[in-house]
Amino acid sequence: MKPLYRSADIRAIEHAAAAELPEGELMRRAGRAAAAAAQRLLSSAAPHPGPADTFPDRAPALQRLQVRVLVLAGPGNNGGDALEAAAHLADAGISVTVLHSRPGNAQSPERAAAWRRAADSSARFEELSAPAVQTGDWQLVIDGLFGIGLARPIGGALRALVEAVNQLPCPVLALDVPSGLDADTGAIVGPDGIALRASHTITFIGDKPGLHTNEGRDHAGIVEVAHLDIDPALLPTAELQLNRLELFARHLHARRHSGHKGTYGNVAVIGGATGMRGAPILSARAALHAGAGRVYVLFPEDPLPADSGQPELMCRLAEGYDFGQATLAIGPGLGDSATAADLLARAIASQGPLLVDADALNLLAHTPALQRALASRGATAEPTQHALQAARLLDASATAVLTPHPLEAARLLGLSVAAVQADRVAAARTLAARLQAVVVLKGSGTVIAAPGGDCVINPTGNPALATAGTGDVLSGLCAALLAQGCPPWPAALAAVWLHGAAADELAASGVGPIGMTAGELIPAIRAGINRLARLNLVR
Ligand SMILES: NC(=O)C1=CN([C@@H]2O[C@H](COP(=O)(O)OP(=O)(O)OC[C@H]3O[C@@H](n4cnc5c(N)ncnc54)[C@H](OP(=O)(O)O)[C@@H]3O)[C@@H](O)[C@H]2O)[C@@H](O)CC1
Ligand SMILES: Nc1ncnc2c1ncn2[C@@H]1O[C@H](COP(=O)(O)OP(=O)(O)O)[C@@H](O)[C@H]1O
Ligand SMILES: [K+]
Repeated sequence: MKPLYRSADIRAIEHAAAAELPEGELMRRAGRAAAAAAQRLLSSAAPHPGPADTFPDRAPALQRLQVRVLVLAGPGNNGGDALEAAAHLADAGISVTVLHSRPGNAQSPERAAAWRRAADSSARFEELSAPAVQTGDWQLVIDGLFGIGLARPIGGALRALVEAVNQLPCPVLALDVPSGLDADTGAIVGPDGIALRASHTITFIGDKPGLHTNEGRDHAGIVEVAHLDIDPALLPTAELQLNRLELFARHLHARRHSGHKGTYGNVAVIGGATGMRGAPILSARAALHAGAGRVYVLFPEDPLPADSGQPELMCRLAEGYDFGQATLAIGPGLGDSATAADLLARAIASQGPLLVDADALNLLAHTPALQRALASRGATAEPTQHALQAARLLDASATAVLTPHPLEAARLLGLSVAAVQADRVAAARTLAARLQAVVVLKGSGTVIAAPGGDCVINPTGNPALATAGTGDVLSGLCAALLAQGCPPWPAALAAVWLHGAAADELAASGVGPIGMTAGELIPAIRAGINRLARLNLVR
């Protein structure tokens, strides 16, 4: 389980835990964990040894360098964590400079104690200011300005300070949350706010959704959770978690020797209006490489005779095709013609597994009758609770999978893109409940929501995916998993995870993050699925 907790949950857990502990114990634990993380970072970072062409193995040992750490301590308890960490690092012989914000009258007793500990150490204290950041040659900055208590956008002199930190070349370790980021949503607290860009975040008590979606990944960097030895009994069941193999792998299947093409299902991708023929082709190629037995491309008009690059695909006119014969992925390049709308109505009325993407989502957005039809299709599917995963699997294939990007989600919800992005989890959950479908809200930290309220944030993927056609590949991949018998919820989780993991593999091997193409993703997805099979991670 990789649960994600909203700030209100964290505060409740913290409150219950603190009641059983000596005053300030949690902050002391947070400070110790932060100092240990800082020391790990300092010893793993290749210290800047001299000229740019000096190789790291010729670098002098860390102990012989003058290690200088800058600690930013804000007015609240996040600042208290920073002061605890500063005291530990100073006690370890590290040169520590604390830029300290004077607390208000309501300083907590634990913060006051942390301040005294830091003041009694060898740490130097200065006022928080941008010039103080710029004058030092820091090996590490620790951000303890604001955590989950940030109540308004960072402005004024603090804004300049954050801008100055964001210019520094050294690692930046954020405590709990990068200052300026909303821990619940991953949005920068605004209007006109700014957030500190950390290379690493050590987050306390439990992991937080905002570190993994929207602006979160760019600002939090690598996230480590310090549980602070909280009694697990105090942790509520999380309705939000990070995506991972255990949530879906047992629904993917290894091949049987006795299998034949009929065993692995038919996928029909419906789309490809004139000028948009490539979209369903990409989707269909992805379905084929993700293991579907037979793959069709159904055009609303003027069908291509074949895909010369992938002659295995069967290209047809959608009109005459029996929609009951296949898992349908409708939308890539479908257009907004009357024919397209009719095809969507037929697809929703069909009985088999259904994925709705791209232009079909836009048609859905301005056709309330189709929304009602989709919702009643999904309402016939009873969610079942699965004890092992504590996640509801939607076993009934009647539940459709919808794969909107933020603009498509905004159209469906009648909101602006900014409003969707301001709370991606809420947007995905609202859509899933309204349309009784599994909703995949795409983008950095894709959010997958089920009609019953379960919600997952996906940690794989990178900006290599920010290129036309990768969404088509995702829909084809997901349709192929549905066609092979995977229920909608694990199919959506698996597709998003595999799609992101393939992009991560390609980026690691230099085929990205700049210039990767959607087509290149397809063989990498196939390799990823086969790797799971080889490692016996699927049955
Ligand atoms: N309690 C515990 O046991 C534990 C707590 N833990 C730690 O506590 C953190 C939460 O602490 P917190 O609640 O004190 O909030 P925090 O994030 O420090 O900010 C509040 C302060 O900032 C101020 N302020 C807000 N916005 C501002 C702005 N834009 N510009 C300027 N000022 C602004 C606000 O002032 P006010 O709004 O009252 O005027 C107030 O002074 C949590 O993230 C974790 O790190 C861990 O140690 C685990 C144990
Ligand atoms: N910066 C990013 N980080 C991670 N994933 C991304 C990023 N940008 C795009 N993606 C992913 O790439 C895909 C893009 O889909 P979409 O916007 O529908 O593109 P298209 O319609 O051109 O195929 C989605 O799966 C989305 O989550
Ligand atoms: K912080």
